Amino acid sequence: MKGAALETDIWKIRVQLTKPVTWIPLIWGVACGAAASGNYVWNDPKDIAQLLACMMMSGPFLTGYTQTINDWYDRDIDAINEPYRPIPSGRISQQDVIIQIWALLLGGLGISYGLDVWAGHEFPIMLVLAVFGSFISYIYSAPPLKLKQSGWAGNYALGSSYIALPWWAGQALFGTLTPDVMVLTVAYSLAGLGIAIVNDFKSIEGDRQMGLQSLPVAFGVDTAKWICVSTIDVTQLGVAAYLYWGLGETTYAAVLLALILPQIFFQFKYFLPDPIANDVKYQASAQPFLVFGLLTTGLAIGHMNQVAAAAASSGAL
Ligand SMILES: C/C(=C\COP(=O)(O)OP(=O)(O)O)CCC[C@H](C)CCC[C@H](C)CCCC(C)C
Repeated sequence: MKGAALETDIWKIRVQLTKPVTWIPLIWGVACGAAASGNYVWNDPKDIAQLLACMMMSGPFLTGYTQTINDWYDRDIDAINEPYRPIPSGRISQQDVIIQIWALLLGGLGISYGLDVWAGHEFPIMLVLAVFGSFISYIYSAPPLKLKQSGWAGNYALGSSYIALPWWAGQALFGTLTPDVMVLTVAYSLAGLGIAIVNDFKSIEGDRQMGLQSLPVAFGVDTAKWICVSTIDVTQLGVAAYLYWGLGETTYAAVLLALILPQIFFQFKYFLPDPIANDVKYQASAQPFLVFGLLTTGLAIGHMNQVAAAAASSGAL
């Protein structure tokens, strides 16, 4: 951080490169997927151990890999804008960064395959998801695609990787990942796109100078702020409608609706009047409601799966 004393311990620098705060959404997403499977038993030691291993794979390993590779490919820009970061400040050697990237990637892939074996999967779905996620991470940061340079593609990659991918991992580990849930979570990721746009308001000038087409740069602040809140709200309202009318999960739909209303309140209180000054205040106030909405949806799908399994087994008797 600017002005703060710079860390010199190599292990603390390594952890700093992985940005631990960014592991949290992935870890949460895995829990939502486990809930959605309908099979996760909260006090079963084996389930707990598998869940923790899956969270470890998604958070410290694969998100850690993502963040390290992102800082690696941004090292020249960071040398100008944020020279105090670990790589441009020279506090970690380039060779050590490369070793860290490979160690986290191979560690994450190794855990994913271990989970496939442990869960007795015939098809290595966890490994496939981990390879796919790592590929998205790579093209997000690395040239020639460098998705982060494009407002829509970069933010959607971010939103879907934080919402859909870890959910899929949690659900595939404990149950079956079905096409309807894949479509639902890919759609839910549009809310993640909206959340990612919120973060773009703080860096409009820098992005413009660097030629990054973030949505506030491309459309201007006023249009971008409405695109942002519309994607967040319409997506979640759509999911609530699907829970209510599509799945008949009326209680969960009502809870989700109750969690959307405070987000709209905070949009009008903080974000819409001044998205540049109030972006952090808005995220801090509204995001907890969004993430609990995600869990509510996972629980609703899990409940539906349990009811379907009970009906199937009573029909088989
Ligand atoms: C690197 C990321 C965000 C930082 O972007 P930015 O450069 O704008 O920010 P800084 O200036 O602060 O550095 C996150 C990118 C996420 C990526 C698109 C995909 C993540 C994939 C998952 C980690 C994979 C998980 C797979 C698993 C659950 C099976």
